[in-house]
Amino acid sequence: MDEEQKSILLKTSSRFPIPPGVKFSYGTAGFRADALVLESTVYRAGILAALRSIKTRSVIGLMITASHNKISDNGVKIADPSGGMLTQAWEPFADALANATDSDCLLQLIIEFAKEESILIDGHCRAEVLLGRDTRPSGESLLEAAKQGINSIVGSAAIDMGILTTPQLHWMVRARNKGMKASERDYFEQLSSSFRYLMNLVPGECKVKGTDYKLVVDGANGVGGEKLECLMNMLDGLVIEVRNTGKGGGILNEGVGADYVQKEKVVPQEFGSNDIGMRCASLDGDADRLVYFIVPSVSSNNIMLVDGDKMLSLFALFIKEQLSILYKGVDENNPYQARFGVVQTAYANGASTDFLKELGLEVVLTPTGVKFLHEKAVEYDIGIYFEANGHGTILFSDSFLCWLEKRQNELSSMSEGSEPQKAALRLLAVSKLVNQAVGDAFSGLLLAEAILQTLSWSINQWSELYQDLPSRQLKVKVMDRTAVVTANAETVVVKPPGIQEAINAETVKYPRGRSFIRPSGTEDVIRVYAEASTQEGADSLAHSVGKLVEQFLE
Ligand SMILES: CC(=O)N[C@H]1[C@@H](OP(=O)(O)O)O[C@H](CO)[C@@H](O)[C@@H]1O
Ligand SMILES: [Mg+2]
Repeated sequence: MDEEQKSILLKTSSRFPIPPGVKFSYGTAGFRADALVLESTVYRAGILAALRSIKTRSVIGLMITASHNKISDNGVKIADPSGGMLTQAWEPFADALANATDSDCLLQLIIEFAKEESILIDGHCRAEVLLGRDTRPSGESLLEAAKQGINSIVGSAAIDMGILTTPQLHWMVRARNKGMKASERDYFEQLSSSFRYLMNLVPGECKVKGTDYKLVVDGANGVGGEKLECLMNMLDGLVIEVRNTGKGGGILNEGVGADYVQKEKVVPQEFGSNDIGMRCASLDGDADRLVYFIVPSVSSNNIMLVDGDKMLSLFALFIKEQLSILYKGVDENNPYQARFGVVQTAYANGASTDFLKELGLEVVLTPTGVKFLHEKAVEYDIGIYFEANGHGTILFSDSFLCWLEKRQNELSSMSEGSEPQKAALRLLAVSKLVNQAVGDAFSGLLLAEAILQTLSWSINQWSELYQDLPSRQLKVKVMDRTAVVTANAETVVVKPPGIQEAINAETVKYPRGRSFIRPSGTEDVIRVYAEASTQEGADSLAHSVGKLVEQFLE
């Protein structure tokens, strides 16, 4: 690193001193905190993104969002060349950068890390970082901080893509690195054209009519609402009404959005008695999560939730069906046996896991956080992962898609319009509709809609795939959440000693009882999850386990 580069880094970093007394950690989904303390972190994340771009010789993404968290929070996360999350191998460097006490420490860290990783910072390597942000008011100044971080590595270009959903930015990074067209328009084109393709394959007698035709979407007063309005103008065969677009004065994520609806299981704002029985859906603040719901009656505020597990179940059922139709037409001597797997976390409702296993599917659990689920799902030819909160996607391997293209061509020359050919076309369309970079509420929504029409199902039929076990989630504030250490995909606590035995002793008191605790990666709390055969049981188990957390961690 030459003297000029060093002096640029020293000069720009001195404008972004770290706030006293805050420790930053690149958690489940990047850095998140109150927006007021984030400038230095975002500036430093900009430096990291530029270095990552030089290292990988690829375009990198930097997204400013705090997703479903409150409007005064914000956050930053990095998208790797594949469009997926930043490699976990660089997270310790991210943490060290964010917490470096002054400009000299920061410079030293960068010099050492660049040496270790053989990153040549000489002004000749061109780094390119795409920037996006959600609708939070703090986003604008934080984006400036990110730009300054990127530009402080000589030869780097920061390209502001404007206000975007998180999955849009990840999609663009992936598309750019694959040499494909990567504008917002291209994103909308790909989603709407593959949706049209799937809808054209809906059997004529299945088209859903009447009230079922319309979908009402809660946009969480965030970026998803306004983007969905753009997308829906390009769709045929689906009527969407978007509420909580943020234009009507509602506050981001306050009493609205996928996280609220899934965790509280109540009707979001702007929804009520006029919507009874309608097919409704909720996006989160950056539109990477989606849940469906029904308002069952006027008498209570409760909803009937169709969560990420049920979305996963619908998708798995559909894909399994298409694969079996497809294989009927395959030459027995030369079948491509696609490895099909499903990935969940411990938060998945026990009834969903039973359902998927009964379907004969391979189900694996990983720790919470899509980076873990994604990493597992890529091991399959078709890997579906979803968190119960509605964040997930379906990944297709290149080799399977290549075989499928070939097979589709053979089938079309043999018997155009046959059921196996249609199954191949459907699977190909799904692989284009579903964001291959990260979970995307828009992909999920369009796929769910197309499948419901293909099967001629109402949301009630979907919801009845299986009966959720009653569950309850709680948060417990503790002095030090890192005191809780878990194992086996977070299903067992290994520290503090004795607490797991105490949780077990509580759990056995409840029929179908299951409970676990883990430190949140995005909030300063311990999360408690419990399920049981009755809601009272789940509530009481969660409550008792919450008490144990207080006792063991005080
Ligand atoms: C129980 C729960 O919903 N946890 C969420 C939440 O993580 P925590 O580490 O639990 O705070 O935010 C993550 C990022 O959005 C998401 O991946 C995860 O599923
Ligand atoms: Mg989100």
